[in-house]
Amino acid sequence: MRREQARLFRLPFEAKASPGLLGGSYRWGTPTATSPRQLSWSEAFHVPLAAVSGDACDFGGLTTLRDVTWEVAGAMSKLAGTLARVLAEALRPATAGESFPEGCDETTCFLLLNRYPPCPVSPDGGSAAFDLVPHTDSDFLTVLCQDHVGGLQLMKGAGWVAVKPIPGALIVNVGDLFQAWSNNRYKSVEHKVMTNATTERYSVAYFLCPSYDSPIGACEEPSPYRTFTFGEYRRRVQEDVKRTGKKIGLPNFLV
Ligand SMILES: O=C(O)CCC(=O)C(=O)O
Ligand SMILES: [Fe+2]
Repeated sequence: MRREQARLFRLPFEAKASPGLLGGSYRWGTPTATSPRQLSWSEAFHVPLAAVSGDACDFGGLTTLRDVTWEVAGAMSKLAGTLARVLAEALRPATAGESFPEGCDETTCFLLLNRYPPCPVSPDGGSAAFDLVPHTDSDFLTVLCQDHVGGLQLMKGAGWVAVKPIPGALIVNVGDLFQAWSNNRYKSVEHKVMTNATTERYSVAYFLCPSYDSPIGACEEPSPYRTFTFGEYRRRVQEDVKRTGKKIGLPNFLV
């Protein structure tokens, strides 16, 4: 996957940014940034799963990329679904046999292909302005595959902890929706990516998301959060980021 991803990102900028390639899903930096603190030194393809399987999707002539992406997406999707069900059943045994999370399928989940170019301006965290901005994921669960370079950090207690790359290991993050559904028992972990002065880094992330009209609800009542739909959540996050430069997330939905 890493080799295929490297080939994809080596395409000329015009090709990557063309509306046809991978459904026109190319982004660089932070399109929504309103201050330098929110800039990130990265480029990515934000690919809806349905696009990967669709015949209409243009892979820029990279035929092996299509097959590899399809295989990775399928495996990550299966893993995310299984883990989500196991985690849900641990809190609410009645979830067994139900489809959980409801409203998630290949039209709602997506794959993010990330590349972090070397960033000479920021050796060893000299200027934090170029990290992938600290955030929590707005989904149920994220399955992440990072390469050997490292740079991912997560908030543990009061400080950042580096997630060392282990060959063949995947990282699974609980997202905001699972935190809400679990009444805060599962925590959506804040994370960021440090830049590297000399080495480029690649990662692939699979986001388990429901449809926009799916109500999120809770494993049991009373819940600290009111019921909201995923669409409402996404809209609110986007509005907050645009208005204040920051994602507020779940606290907006406290009862
Ligand atoms: O590249 C990584 O390791 C993390 C990416 C990430 O956090 C994200 O895309 O939400
Ligand atoms: Fe993330």
